[in-house]
Amino acid sequence: MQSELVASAYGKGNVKFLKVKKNPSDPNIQEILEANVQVLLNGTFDRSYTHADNSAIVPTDTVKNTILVEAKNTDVWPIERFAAHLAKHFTGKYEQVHGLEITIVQSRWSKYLLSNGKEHAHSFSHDGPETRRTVLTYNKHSKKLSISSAIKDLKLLKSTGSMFYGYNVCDYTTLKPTNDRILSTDVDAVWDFDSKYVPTLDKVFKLADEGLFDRAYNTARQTTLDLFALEQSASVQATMYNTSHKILEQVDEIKTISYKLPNIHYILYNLEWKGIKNNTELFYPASDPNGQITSTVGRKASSKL
Ligand SMILES: O=c1[nH]c(=O)c2[nH]c(=O)[nH]c2[nH]1
Repeated sequence: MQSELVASAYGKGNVKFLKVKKNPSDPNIQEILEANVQVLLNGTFDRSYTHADNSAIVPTDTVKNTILVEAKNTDVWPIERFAAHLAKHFTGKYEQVHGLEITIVQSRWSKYLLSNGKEHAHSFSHDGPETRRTVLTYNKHSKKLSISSAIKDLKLLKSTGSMFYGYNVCDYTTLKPTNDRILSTDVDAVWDFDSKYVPTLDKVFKLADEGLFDRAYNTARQTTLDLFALEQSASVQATMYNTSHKILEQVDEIKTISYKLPNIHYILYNLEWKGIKNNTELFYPASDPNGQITSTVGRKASSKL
């Protein structure tokens, strides 16, 4: 039997840092960015797999050192800029590195208000498991660049304003239609930037300076929160589609937006055994199973007529 290497990539994951940015006019006023970075390299590394020839390998330890030194030496805000900086560094420094995939996961730390109502200059509270993410892939020969950003693990619940009825009913159906239920999910939203607007790594730096990546993130997050709260939801499907549409309307540079939304069920307790009518007031969280609803929404090609 003969075999061949079909695909490969290697690098370092879980490279973690916290960067502090000090306000030049008052170093007491600070911002922080906590990140978890993964860099996977590809290129002429086949012989390290097939012939135990390590000569081309940039050790993953070097990859880790590079991420940390560059995090110290360059601007890491927003994470999309730092991803582009690392892509430029690795593909520029090493001939054998043809391309790479960089993933950066940013924790959410927010400055909190003191009892005097003022935000403290350098004290933060952690916002829970929610993260902001980006994935950048680049190949220096084809010049192909892709960049997407995301929100993950934003936990939401609304206690009314959600319905589900009119669905297919058959001999396997036990679900009762409802015009008042709990709607809860962990938002996983990924938006892909259109390569028409982000064709090169240098353009990523320019767009970062112009605030595109923060604007896209803030718009995606705020629109997700707004529609979740404000829409009388007909279903998870309809709400996620409407949210995607609104985000595409506001940010031209986004090509597609994909949601993965678990429908985390809260089930009404039946208290009739006690003669108590439970008027959508007492529920139990069902740990499993849960609905799993996904979609990708893009822009319709405009009519040529
Ligand atoms: O919003 C919903 N979409 C579904 O597809 C579905 N299926 C289900 O049982 N409950 C729900 N809710």
